Amino acid sequence: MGIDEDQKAREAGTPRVVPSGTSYGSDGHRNASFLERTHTVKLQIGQTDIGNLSIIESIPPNKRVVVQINAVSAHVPNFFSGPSWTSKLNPATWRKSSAATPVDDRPTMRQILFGIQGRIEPGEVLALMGPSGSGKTSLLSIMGARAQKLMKVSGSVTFNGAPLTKRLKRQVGYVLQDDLLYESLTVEETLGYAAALRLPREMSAADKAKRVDDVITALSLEGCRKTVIGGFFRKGISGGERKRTSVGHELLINPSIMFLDEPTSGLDSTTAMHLLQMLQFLAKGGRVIVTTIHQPSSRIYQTLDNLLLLSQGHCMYHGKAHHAVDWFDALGYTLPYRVNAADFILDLASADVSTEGGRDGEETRKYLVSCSELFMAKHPMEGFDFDTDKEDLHEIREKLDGGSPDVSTSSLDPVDLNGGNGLEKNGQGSIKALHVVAEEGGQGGEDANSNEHRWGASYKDQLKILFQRSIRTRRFQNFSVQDIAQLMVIAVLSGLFWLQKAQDDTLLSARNTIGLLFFEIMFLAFRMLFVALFTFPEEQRMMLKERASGMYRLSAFYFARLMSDWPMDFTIPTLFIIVVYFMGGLRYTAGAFFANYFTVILSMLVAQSLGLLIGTMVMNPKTAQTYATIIMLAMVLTGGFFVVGLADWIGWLKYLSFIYYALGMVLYFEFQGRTIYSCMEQGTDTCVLTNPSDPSTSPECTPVTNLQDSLQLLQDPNSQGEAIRNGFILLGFLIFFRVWCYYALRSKTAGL
Ligand SMILES: Nc1ncnc2c1ncn2[C@@H]1O[C@H](COP(=O)(O)OP(=O)(O)OP(=O)(O)O)[C@@H](O)[C@H]1O
Repeated sequence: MGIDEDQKAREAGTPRVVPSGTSYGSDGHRNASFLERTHTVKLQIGQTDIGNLSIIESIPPNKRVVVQINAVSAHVPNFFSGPSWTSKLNPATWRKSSAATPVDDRPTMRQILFGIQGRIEPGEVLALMGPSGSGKTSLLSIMGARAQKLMKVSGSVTFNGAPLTKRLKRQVGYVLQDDLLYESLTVEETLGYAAALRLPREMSAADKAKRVDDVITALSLEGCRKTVIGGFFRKGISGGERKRTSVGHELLINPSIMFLDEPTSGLDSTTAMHLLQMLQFLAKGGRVIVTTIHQPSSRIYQTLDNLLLLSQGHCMYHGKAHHAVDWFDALGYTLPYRVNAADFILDLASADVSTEGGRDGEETRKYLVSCSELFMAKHPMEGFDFDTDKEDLHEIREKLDGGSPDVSTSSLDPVDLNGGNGLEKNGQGSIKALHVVAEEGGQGGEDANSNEHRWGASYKDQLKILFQRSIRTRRFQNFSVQDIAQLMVIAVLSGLFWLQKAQDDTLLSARNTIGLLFFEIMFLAFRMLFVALFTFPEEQRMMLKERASGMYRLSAFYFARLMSDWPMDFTIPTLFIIVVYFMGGLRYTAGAFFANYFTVILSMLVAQSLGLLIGTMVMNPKTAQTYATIIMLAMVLTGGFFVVGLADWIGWLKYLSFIYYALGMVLYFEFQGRTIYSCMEQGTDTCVLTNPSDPSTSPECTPVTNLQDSLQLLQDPNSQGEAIRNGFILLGFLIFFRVWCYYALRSKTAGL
């Protein structure tokens, strides 16, 4: 490249391409005297370093897909669209309230996408660009049929002319912005489990392993294949490796369509460049690739094929990426010298570019959106191509400003140009219509033969794989030394506090024993409930992502998750129960011990189910914690230890407390058939035993005739009938909470 060419490239906002053998001095000028001493600089632009990617097969012609976006608009609820009283919390309405006008005139829905359209052919990469909040992620999620339920969408996205069916959705790769991966799994395990679940069941295990190897090699992940993904507390692979693992996760199924949300965020420009080159190469294999991209470097910008530039939900440009500068230039907005083209068009979209003595930034933005919408009206699906469409630009300018780019367009409202749809104010009726359009569009639909090999792995294999993975994912959590130490310290401390106190057959000792039994149940229940509460929302996000890719049945995930809890959740509590039981001196018979053990474990499982249920229904961990604390405290307080003699109007709450039933059971196992002695001296109920092993020989002690009354218990510790009833009710609680939890999960993933 000569100096003239270099100058041109700079004007076009592109980086300098320095051919091999050419060197530049620090002042940027060719300097022959440095030829021998300096290294040769070579930047790869538009040239894909495919490396090992050639291992990944191309998409056969019959599986190639054309994606079409047909006038997609979207609305989301406003923050203040809750119950009417919440509008009082809105500072914007305070003045009105003081003026005794309690009407909140804010629209309940806000439009975030305005009639976006376009078409992407196999072999193309479409980049969705735009400033923050312009609607890139929303548009991508609508294209991938992953839009949030509360988003009301109209228009449609078609795949080879048909809506996205569940079956096709399983052939779509979707890489989320925040790389949802299990932190405790290694790269190899992550891809291995995904392959086992996603690849067709007809494929042999060896072939699946080979596919994993291929993907690892293709994405240059060999160096970290045995490294854990890591997270906030445990350092693992780097950001770039994490991103590549996420791409690999999708690449395993060799998808015909890939959607990627901000794949370059957090990456340095070189790594980001390689990732984009990789996507380019994958597209060339017959795929459609749609990626959002926030702030591309000039090198990355050069690699993009097609660009859809969004500005506040409107399309500002759609067409060849390398023609975008020409488009804006022809409309009167020339790329300034030494400015990166990507920065410039983002500035235009952000209303940051004004013309001297003409339009301000916002007027410029509206003007350009209007130009784009006029172009789209004429070419509904095709993007702009300078070579064939440049004449249209004159027409557009004629129409909008009579050929002068400096005529103010402040009166132009792009929303009006788009036709509007009545939702700007409060169009509940229209929202309903949008729902129907979205459903008719088939994004949640299912094709007739969908059950035939709908899932990669068989149900039995899904259970097995998910069970193994679930155990692996928590290998650092559940058996951590800290966790065991914490439980053992508490067990030994409580053992010391109640040291052999339960051995004496006196009323005082019985009171202490009730305290010990209550503590044993309550501590483990609290612990299990809060562990379940905090771990599940994390799993749920992962499950939503994986279910959206059609990796497994919900029931397989659910049962595998529950089964995988058992070995880990029983071991440490078992140690706890053993220590507390024998240090506290509870009844030394095998029957009493195992009855106590199973009752405590059962109550612990009920608490865990309650935690899972709250965690499922309330995704926000802080809110879930608040609910869980209130519910657990209500159960503990009505459980029969702290408060007795509750008034009837509130006393019935004890029947909802699983602790009430569990305590009733362990008291029965501890005291049934035992004679407890009371002191005859007035004003005290304690005895001084002359012979502790046989209280009956102490003359001042007498057997208690009614233990329930003496100990002020809510249930009779000698009633076998009550104990059996309690056991059934606890089991009922367990089943009820687990079934409810399953249906809560199902409703969360409905339509996926
Ligand atoms: N569920 C939602 N509830 C309310 N507003 C929403 C919701 N989803 C998206 N929005 C709004 O829609 C607009 C577009 O959001 P979106 O995340 O699509 O933007 P983006 O271009 O991807 O931004 P970024 O680059 O910052 O990720 C934003 O104003 C956002 O606040």
